[in-house]
Amino acid sequence: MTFARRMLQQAQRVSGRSAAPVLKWMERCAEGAASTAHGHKLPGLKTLQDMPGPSVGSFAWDLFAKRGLSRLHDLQLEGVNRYGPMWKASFGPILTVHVADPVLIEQVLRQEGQHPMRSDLSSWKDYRKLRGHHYGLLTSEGEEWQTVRSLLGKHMLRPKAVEVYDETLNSVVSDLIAKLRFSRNPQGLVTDIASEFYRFGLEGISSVLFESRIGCLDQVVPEETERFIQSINTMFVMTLLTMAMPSWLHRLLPKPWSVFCQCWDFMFEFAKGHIDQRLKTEAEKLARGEKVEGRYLTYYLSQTSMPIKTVYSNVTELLLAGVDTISSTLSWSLYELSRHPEVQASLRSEVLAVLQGRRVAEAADVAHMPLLKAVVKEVLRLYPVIPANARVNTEKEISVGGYLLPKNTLITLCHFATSRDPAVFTNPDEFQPHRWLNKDQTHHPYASVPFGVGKRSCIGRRIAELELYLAIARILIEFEVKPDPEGVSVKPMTRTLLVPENVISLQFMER
Ligand code: HEM
Repeated sequence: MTFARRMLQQAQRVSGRSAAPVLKWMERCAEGAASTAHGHKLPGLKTLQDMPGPSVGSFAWDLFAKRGLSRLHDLQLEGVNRYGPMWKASFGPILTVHVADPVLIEQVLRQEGQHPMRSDLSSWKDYRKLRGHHYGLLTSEGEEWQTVRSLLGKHMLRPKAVEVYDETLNSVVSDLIAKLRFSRNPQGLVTDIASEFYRFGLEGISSVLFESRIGCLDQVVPEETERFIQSINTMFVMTLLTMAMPSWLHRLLPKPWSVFCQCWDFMFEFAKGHIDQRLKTEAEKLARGEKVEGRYLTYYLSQTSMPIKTVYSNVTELLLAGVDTISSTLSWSLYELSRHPEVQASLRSEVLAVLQGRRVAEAADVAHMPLLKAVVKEVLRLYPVIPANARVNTEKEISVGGYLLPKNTLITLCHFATSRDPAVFTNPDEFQPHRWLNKDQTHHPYASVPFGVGKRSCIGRRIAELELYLAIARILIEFEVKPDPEGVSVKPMTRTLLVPENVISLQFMER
């Protein structure tokens, strides 16, 4: 029996009766909050009461009893089929409006204010408040967010600033290649590539953050690194559960919240340990009269007047953001390339033609590799690692798709659904990277937005893309990637992020 199921049953046992009245009450609260917030109806615009959607009870049933938490991406598709492009649903205590049409997603994002907010009721924020940590870029809001965003943007968003990381990242890619060779069985099979790529993701983002290596791709991985990876995994599983549980359930069933906090505790400790170590080395250099000139993100952060606690929280969040995102996207890329040998062959030819005898691509080479970029775009269309984004209209009520959304509505942007919409993409479930190169096939610009759009979009996008391009190009130079002869087709599942449901194993045959 799943933990969530036990949770609901226990709630029923404790209350001594069916949970139905509780669910009805939650439904009324959610609706009530929405209607009193706007209070009036503008001519021609519909209100939240008019919006279709499942009842609290049936959505909770889908979530907990029908494995809905791991199928949230599929629930987007089911939602569009049942209710059309806009519907409301209550996720635990939170009422959210789902928007699943590129035109409507654009309407929401074009109305965002000066300091866009993703989500107001995040358990991530609650944890930081509880422990007295500061917020990082993922969790901060308003002016506080703007200050760090502007600072990091200079080093993470400008193409020239990101190019400087290619040497560092290439050294991590070299270690990945060696690790793949080491992990192969005699038939060339590497079992569970995502776990190898997790370590690659963590080593990659660490190298950019600390300009030093932390041994994730060594043959024996340091224990604390393994624990960090485990903490991220468990934290993501617990994120949805803790958010879906109303706070009174946290008291009845403390385990999800306490496990969630333990994971964060370890992640903060891990980041702090590495930052302190790095800053100590710099201080020692300075004391010896040596010049200190860092080209890494922790250095830039520590050179400002921001409190050290803000540096800790930002580095923790950047470390976290760089692991699953890379691991999952790289796993799906190679999975799809192994199943489409003709695309793999074309891509390899493109890389070889640009490199002209070299084996290691540099950032500048990527500009001449349109198919490589199209492959990553297509992978992120099919498997957007963050399957739904969110916005809260904190400044004013807004009109979207003929509805008036009261101020402070949580709006879920269902871009998994839009990127699989047959009305937008022909053969939407098929891996066809050439669709991005065909000038006759144009798509609505908000139909596939895996990195988000606008002021609050992914700040790690350029680093992530560079890391993926360098890794894929080199893997194809070194190996022919083939499917596991005994493998099955793998579907995605939601674990806050979209990840492969089953282990992906692939053959890496020497070229
Ligand atoms: C394939 C890789 C990645 C994907 C698909 C991805 C996707 C996203 C998305 C959808 C958002 C939310 C954007 C929005 O609200 O509009 C986001 C935010 C963010 N991402 Fe990424 N990401 C990736 C890799 C990375 C990496 C490698 C880093 C770190 C270097 C990173 C750091 C961040 C941060 C800090 C934010 C919060 C930005 C803010 O609130 O200002 N991401 N990402």
